[in-house]
Amino acid sequence: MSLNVGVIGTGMIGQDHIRRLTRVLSGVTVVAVNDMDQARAQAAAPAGAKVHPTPDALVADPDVQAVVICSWGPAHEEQLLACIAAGKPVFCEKPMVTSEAAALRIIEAEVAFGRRLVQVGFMRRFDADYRRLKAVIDTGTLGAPLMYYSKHRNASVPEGLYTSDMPLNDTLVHDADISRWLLSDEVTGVEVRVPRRSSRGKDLRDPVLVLLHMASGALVDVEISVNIGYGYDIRGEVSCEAGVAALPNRPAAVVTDAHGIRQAIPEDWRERFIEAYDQEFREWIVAAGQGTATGPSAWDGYAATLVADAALRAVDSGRLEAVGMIAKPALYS
Ligand SMILES: NC(=O)c1ccc[n+]([C@@H]2O[C@H](COP(=O)([O-])OP(=O)(O)OC[C@H]3O[C@@H](n4cnc5c(N)ncnc54)[C@H](O)[C@@H]3O)[C@@H](O)[C@H]2O)c1
Ligand SMILES: O[C@H]1[C@H](O)[C@@H](O)[C@H](O)[C@@H](O)[C@H]1O
Repeated sequence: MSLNVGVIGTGMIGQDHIRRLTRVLSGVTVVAVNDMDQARAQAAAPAGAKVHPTPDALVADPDVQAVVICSWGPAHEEQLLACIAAGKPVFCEKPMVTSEAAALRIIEAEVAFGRRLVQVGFMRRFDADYRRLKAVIDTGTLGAPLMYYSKHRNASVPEGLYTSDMPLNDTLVHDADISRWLLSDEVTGVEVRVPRRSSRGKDLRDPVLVLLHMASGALVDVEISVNIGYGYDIRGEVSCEAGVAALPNRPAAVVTDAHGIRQAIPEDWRERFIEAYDQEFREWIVAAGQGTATGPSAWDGYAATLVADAALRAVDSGRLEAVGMIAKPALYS
């Protein structure tokens, strides 16, 4: 039995996910697509897939059993609510939504439905290196985690589409989520410092330094650089009471020539996290086939949204901004 999926948003990551759903993974068929750019949707549609004029038409299509949302963040809420109303499992790219109020509406709808339907695209949780790092921390042999250093460097971001708030409400959400997951902790406060601006950053506030205060007292130090030029460079190191655990350097062929001895680094997220995205969808296909979701939930999407909101307040105020969460509904425990 193959899971019939509809994809909303056929831009960069929509096309990459359609490629993995049609050419890499089994047990799944892309039967429908939609994009507000109809020509782009037509071009991205796999042979035999329908091209729907609106996201609502795609969600309502009886042939679509589960939905993948790859549109822009501000469009996610309406599309997620339509999927929940239709009782269809939905994979939604990050950020789940772009405001606390919207996140609460998703949680309320899913809790009223009574079963998890929403999975958020925090693919780092499916990356083998991050999973090994978490396994080491969870054994407790290094003692309690005290500090986590998260370096999140993009070679570049799409000019015009990636706007000045996005280092804090689009990019930082990955670091917020992975910190909560790695340390099994919650963020209670956020500080932001803006160093000398990179001349490569154009009109963006780039780089930024973010300090996440965790409920346990641990501190997370995040560097966000979105125009670093040389590659997509993701690092993580957890400093514990009795030792340090870090992500390894990515294995790559060692090239020796007249310029020296070196290893290539990934160009962008597609290359660095290719196996993580594959695994994320492997696990989603199984869960969606059973009418539900797995991994990062709407609750995790809500938590990351709160961090983004607090970071945007903190960059203006220059102060520590508190993060306050509602009581966790039983659906997410
Ligand atoms: N997990 C990751 O590592 C990762 C990587 C890249 C992008 N993303 C996320 O995926 C989403 C898409 O990013 P992208 O880089 O592919 O952007 P993109 O601009 O390349 O593509 C987005 C597409 O969605 C379409 N779209 C936007 N609003 C729509 C709407 N209301 N209805 C139908 N179509 C709509 C646009 O026309 C465009 O084709 C964003 O939320 C982004 O943050 C996640
Ligand atoms: O949408 C992308 C994606 O989420 C990447 O994983 C992140 O590194 C980028 O900063 C962001 O713009």
